[in-house]
Order: sequence, then structure tokens, then C-alpha cells
Amino acid sequence: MDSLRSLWPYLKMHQRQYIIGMVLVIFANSINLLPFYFIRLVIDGLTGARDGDPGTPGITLAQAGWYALGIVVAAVAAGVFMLYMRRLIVVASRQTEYEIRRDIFAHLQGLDKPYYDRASTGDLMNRLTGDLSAVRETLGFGLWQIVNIVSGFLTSFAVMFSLSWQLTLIVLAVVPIIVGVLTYLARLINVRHRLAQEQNSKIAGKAQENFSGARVVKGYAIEDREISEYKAMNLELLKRNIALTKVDGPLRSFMSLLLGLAFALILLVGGRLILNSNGAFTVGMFVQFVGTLERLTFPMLMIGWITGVTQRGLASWLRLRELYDARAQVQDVPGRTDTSIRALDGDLRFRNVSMNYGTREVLKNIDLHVPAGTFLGITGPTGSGKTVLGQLITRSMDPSSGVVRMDGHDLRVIPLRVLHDVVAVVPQEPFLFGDTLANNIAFGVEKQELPLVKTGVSVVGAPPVPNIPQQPDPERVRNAARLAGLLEDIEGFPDGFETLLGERGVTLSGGQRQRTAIARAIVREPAILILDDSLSAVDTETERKILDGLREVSQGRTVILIAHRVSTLRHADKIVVLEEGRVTEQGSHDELLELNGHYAELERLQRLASDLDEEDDAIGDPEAAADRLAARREAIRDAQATQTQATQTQPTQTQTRQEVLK
Ligand SMILES: Nc1ncnc2c1ncn2[C@@H]1O[C@H](COP(=O)(O)OP(=O)(O)OP(=O)(O)O)[C@@H](O)[C@H]1O
Repeated sequence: MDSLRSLWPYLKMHQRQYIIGMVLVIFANSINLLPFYFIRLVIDGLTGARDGDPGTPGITLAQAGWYALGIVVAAVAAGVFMLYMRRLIVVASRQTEYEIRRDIFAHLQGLDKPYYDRASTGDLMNRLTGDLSAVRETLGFGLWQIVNIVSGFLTSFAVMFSLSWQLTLIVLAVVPIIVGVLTYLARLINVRHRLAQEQNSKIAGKAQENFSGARVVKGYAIEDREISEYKAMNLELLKRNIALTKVDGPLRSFMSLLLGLAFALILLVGGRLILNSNGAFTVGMFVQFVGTLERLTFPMLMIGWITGVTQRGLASWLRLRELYDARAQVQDVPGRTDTSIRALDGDLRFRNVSMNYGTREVLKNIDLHVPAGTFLGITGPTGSGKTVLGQLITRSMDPSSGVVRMDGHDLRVIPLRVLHDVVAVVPQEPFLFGDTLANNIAFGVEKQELPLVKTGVSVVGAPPVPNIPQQPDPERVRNAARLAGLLEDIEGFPDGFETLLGERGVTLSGGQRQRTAIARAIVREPAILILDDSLSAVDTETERKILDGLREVSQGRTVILIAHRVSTLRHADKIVVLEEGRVTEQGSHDELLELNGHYAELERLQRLASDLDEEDDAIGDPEAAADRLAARREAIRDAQATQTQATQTQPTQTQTRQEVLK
């Protein structure tokens, strides 16, 4: 019942269409009964005698003609009413579907990273398609049939009762049995439909993952495993759908059986009534009764169908409600959000910040000051919390304890829109859209203010959503591409900035994708630019170009560069080393080398590897080069193994690692 109540606002938007549609159904149902009345008059006329003369029928040919015309007019009127009703109700249900989809999509856009960390894309897609269709079916054909059944029953029973209460009682005796069985089956249908929809979501998720990761699947030649897993899931869906059909299917047979029995009884009792009622119950009346009851057969059979449709629709609506009910943990809170904050310089301060995922503490008591305009480098072993630290700055989530401030304001009071205008992030795994390179770079820079799409309002009479094409400023986009070290690549493409990227930009190399994402962040001219391991896929020459570009960009803004390579970080104003969620070292490149800790070791290792490459290039004799290569690679492997072990155990092993390196 609660779920129905929550649908009400949508129904209300189209109440005129629904109400007029339902009235038309009632009219059509009443008119549909008229032909049996005319048939009764004809039959009684034919079986009766005029003026006491048994040789003359009680009806003239002209009268019969009028009755026939009446039947035609009734049929045409009922048809026209039904047609118009369909237009109203079915269109209203389509409009409601549009409105629900629009509102849920807008709501989903407002949800945050923690929600999407847990959500499955396939499940979301299934809810917005399969479940929404089930709801639309309930609101369209479902509602129509409910009114059809109810009004059909009321009008037919009224007519049948006026013809013979005895026969009507026989029909009425069957109805409670039907209702009892239907209620039981409806409950089963509801549960089984939900189970089937859940499996549908899992399958959609699996397919989505598989298509997105097609290259990985092929690369690892695990197609057979994927096919077999998909088969198992598909089989489970089949089982659940069969279980649903098992309760859906018997409904019709059961109804047909009951109706058949009822007709047999009526024939027996009706025949006796005609013979014994001395003309009070005529053959014509009996035919009208049977015809009217016959009209009820379809609505009665539809009870089964409609029960299933409604139960499926309600179960699906509950699944859609779950999307509506999902709340972002990170959001603007009236009363807390300070709407007077419009612009920020980007001075960042972490005060005793910790971050937990469940019982795991991934950041521990971080105290850090990043003055506006600083070029900050962050490094540390994998999993040490670098990305999480960056995500706290964009408020992808809030810290479990402690506070992050920007320009002295707790991030939680800064309006999210302002914060997101101020901070631009180049994520570890950039996502590119199936659009041109120019649009992918200009993404997020709106040239024109788009009108707000209102939710919770009817689509009827709403102004059409204008299709405003993105018009990126070509100079700005070009400059961003240059700063990201991407310009030469783009100029090498036949279509330049108009190059269309395939779904997720598959036509670009890894490094080009990273640089497109960097250009996308730079073009927004943010006060704070965060690059999360964004130079990992480029060679040293390209890295140098990008770093030059970043130095140009960094004038007057804060740049936070998360990286594993010392060559990337060495020119940063300050470098922070994170280990197991703690800041263990901070200072300039030279200061950190002096400290002789994790950073210094990283530098030695990477220098060793780079020396090795240079020596390999220099050695002319391939065999000697190969021997030397093997020996040095062995040394680096040992050193790396020892370093990993040391990071996981005790810092005192630093000395040992240095000895190995020497
Ligand atoms: N949404 C999440 N739920 C649970 N744990 C998470 C989540 N995000 C990150 N973590 C955990 O937090 C820890 C820090 O992750 P983070 O991504 O910040 O590491 P990182 O230092 O950036 O590593 P890398 O250098 O490999 O990118 C990891 O142990 C990771 O498993």
C-alpha cells in the first residue's frame, strides 16, 4: 500500500487522462451489454405470438431491423470509446514512464562515490529498463484492465440479477473461490518476480562487465570461463522464470475450469426456470443472461493476468523506490552549507584526518598543510592511501575523523558545486566518452548555461529540452592539449580535434588517454589540480613535456601530483611520502634524499634501473650486454623484494636494503 502511495504523485500529474479514460471504459462496458438486450427482444418476439395468433411472430421485420441497427450502433460506440480510452491511458502511462525515468536519472546523478562503489551498473540499467517497463505496464494496461474488470462485473451482475437472481447466485458462488486462489497465487507471483528480476540484474551486470572488459577477457583467453559462468547465471534465470510461469500459468486453466462448471450448472437451472416460470423467465432472457455472463469471461480470465501484472509492477516499483531512497552521504546540507562561499584560492589543511573502510584504517592521523600555489608531490608504496587522500579533497567521501579545510573552511560547509569548480582531478583510470577529442577535453566547461531540467513535474506542457551543442572554445582546448603534451599527437590525427573516440576512447593509446584526461582537467583552469598517477603510461620524454606544461599551469594554482617515479616528483615544492596511511616523510627532493628513507631508496632504485638502460644502449657486444643485464636485473629484483618486505615489516631494515644496492 505504501508503495502505491509513493506512485500517487506521478498518477496525479495525469489524473485527468486517467479519470476520463476510466469513465470511457465504464461507458464502453455498459454499452457492450446492449446487444444482448436487443437479441433478447428479437428472440422473445420470434418465439412469441402477435395479437394471440400463434402463426404470426411477435415482431415485425422493421422492428428486427431497428434492433439490428441498435446492435451496430452500440458496437461502434463501444469501439470508439475504447479507442479514445486507449489513447488517454496508454499515453498517460508512457508519459509517467518518461517522468519516472527522468527523475530517477537525475537522482542518480546526485549520488556520490560511496554509492557507486557499491552499486552494480548492470543492476541499475536493469532497474531503469526492465523494472520501469513493468511499472508502465501496470499503469497502462493494468489500470485499464482493473477498471474494465470492476465495471464489467458491476454492470454485468446488475443486468444478470435483474434477469434471474437464482442464476446470479450460482455465478456468485464461484467468485469467492476465484478470489481466494488468486490472492494466494498473487503473493507467490510477487516473490518469484522479484527473484527473477534480481537475477536479471546480475546477468546484466555480468554482460556489462564482460563487454567493457572484452579486451582483458580476450587477452587472458578466458572466454570459455566467462561463457560458462554466464551460462550458469542464465540457467538460474531460466529456473526462476520457470518458477514464475508455474504460478502464472495455472491461473488461466483454473479460471476456465470454474467457468465451464458454472455454465453447465446455469444451463441446467436456467432450463428448469424457463419450463416452470410460466413465461416470467423467457428464452430471450436466458440468452441475454448467458450472453452477459459470456461477456464476463474475458474480464474473469483477465483477473489472473492482471494480478500477475500488478504484482510484477508493484515489485518493480519497490525496486525503483530503492533508487529514489538512496541518499548521498556527501551532499549539501541546508543550514550547514555556507552558500556565501563562491570562490576559493586552494589553501589546503588536513587536521588529524583518518579514514576507515569498515575496520580498516587506510589513512591515519594525517596533518598536512598545502599553501595555495604549492606544487605538491605525493608518493608511497601501492595501497598506502595516496588516492584516498586526493579523494578527500574533492569530497568523494568525508573523512572518518579529523577535518580537511580549504581556505580555512571545513570542506563540508563549502557548496559542492563550488568545490567541484575549484578542484579538477585526473583520475588513475580516466574515462573518455564516445565523442570528439575536442568535446572530451572541453567536457565540464559549459559555455552555455543549460536550463535546469525540472523533476517531479509533468512532461505535458513542459518546454522541450533544447539540444544545445557543446561549443568548446577552440583556442582554450588547443592550449590545454599543448600543456598536456597532447597537441602533436592530435595534429597527427587526420581529423585532429574532431577525431571521434570509440566507446571509452579505445582508439587512443594509454598515454594519450591519460593526456586527454590531463587536458580535460587543465582546460577548466581550476585552483587545485590533482593528478593521480596520471603520468604512469607515458615515456620519459613525454613526461618531461607534460611536467613543463604543468609548471606553466601551476602558476598561481595548487598542483598535487601523485606518482611513483622520482623523476616526476623531483621538482615539486614539497613531496609527501605516505606509508600504510601515515605521512612518514615530507620535504623537498633534496631534503628527502638527506633523510635517507623511503624516498631516497626509491630514488636509488630508479637511478639504478635507468643507469642499466643507458649501459645496455652503450654496450656493443650483445652477449656481454645480456650477461650484464641479467646480473643487474637480479640485483634490482633482490633489492625490490627486500624493500617490499621492509615496508611490510620494520623500517630498521633500510640499512640492509642499502647494502644490497651497494
Ligand atoms: N572504496 C573502498 N573501499 C574499501 N577499501 C578501499 C576503498 N578505496 C580504497 N580502499 C583501500 O584503501 C587503501 C588505500 O588505497 P589507495 O587507492 O589510496 O592506494 P594508493 O596509495 O593510491 O595505491 P596505488 O599506488 O596502487 O594507486 C587500499 O588498501 C585500498 O584497498
